[in-house]
Amino acid sequence: MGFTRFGRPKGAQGQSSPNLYVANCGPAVGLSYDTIVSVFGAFGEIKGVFAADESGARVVVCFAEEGCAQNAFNALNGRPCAELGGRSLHIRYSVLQPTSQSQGRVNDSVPVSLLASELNIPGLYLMHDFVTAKEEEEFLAAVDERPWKNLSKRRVQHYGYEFCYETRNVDSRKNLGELPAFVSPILERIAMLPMREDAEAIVLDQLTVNEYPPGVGLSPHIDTHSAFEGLIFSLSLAGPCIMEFRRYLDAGLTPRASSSSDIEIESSENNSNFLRRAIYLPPRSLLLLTGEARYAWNHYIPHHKIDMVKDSVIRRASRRVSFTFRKVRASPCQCEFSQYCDSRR
Ligand SMILES: O=C(O)CCC(=O)C(=O)O
Ligand SMILES: [Fe+2]
Repeated sequence: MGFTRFGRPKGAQGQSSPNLYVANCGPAVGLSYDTIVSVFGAFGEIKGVFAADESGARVVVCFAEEGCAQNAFNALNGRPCAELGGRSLHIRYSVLQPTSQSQGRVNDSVPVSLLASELNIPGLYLMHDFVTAKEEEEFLAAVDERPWKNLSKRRVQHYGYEFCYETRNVDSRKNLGELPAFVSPILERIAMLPMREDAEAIVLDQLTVNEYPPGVGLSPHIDTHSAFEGLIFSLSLAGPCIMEFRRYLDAGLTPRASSSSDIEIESSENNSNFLRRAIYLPPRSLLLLTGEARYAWNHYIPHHKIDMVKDSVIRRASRRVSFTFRKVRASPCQCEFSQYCDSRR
């Protein structure tokens, strides 16, 4: 997880601030983030609770207002707290670190963009407010009336074709029927988008509905080339998330020379290099992956309950439901990214 950009205060007491550095507090000493939010939340609106470091026993609690932080400080500092099993907290006011981390970047995380155009990933598009709040409510009610299938951390529904998570593919001979009528307004709006691919590809016939509880993410993957055609649409509903993208750089592949500041090459545990980008997906937005974004970049959702987007703290307080629309492929994939293409193996 990423750490807060609010540092440990240097002075004896530190000056007052809406952010409290709290020691003897965190998952390593048996206090969940939800418990911390509920104890500190009694003093006022909390903008976020962050790990202060890797110990799991020090957090930073950010209040919306300084007065609330002062009240929490006076009530909780150095006294055994019944709601925390008699534990005494050591609290100080915390300060914003004057480092590059204040650019919306938190140690292990990348800056999060609000616009697809900022990511410099060819074939990635994000359309805000693709559906209205009323439609969103109707779509959620429609899926909640239907049976969910439980996976280990999230629930899913499949329409058109079942998606098999073991093979990461579909059985194209087993059609489950038309997509449900309640998604027709979405399909009609998608059909009106100006697309460069041929019109055939836009007849979407597979829908996966994912329901992620707060903080649950999705592992990095490229949707199997042989399973689906080149356009993948994902509509976000109910709650927001961050979606990250990685493009692994194999020996012969160097990043396109755009502005050098834009190219950030990171190293994974096994020393392979990759480019990494992140985008904020608000509820009611529609993400489109096509071309390089669809065929060559892994996409995933980090398992975070709290994200920094620009200078704001975003809590994933509610579930996120996504509708992913795809077209099942009838013939082998012929993309230009053969190193990622299972149709070529
Ligand atoms: O939840 C999403 O928006 C993405 C889901 C996804 O990537 C998938 O089902 O392959
Ligand atoms: Fe996917």
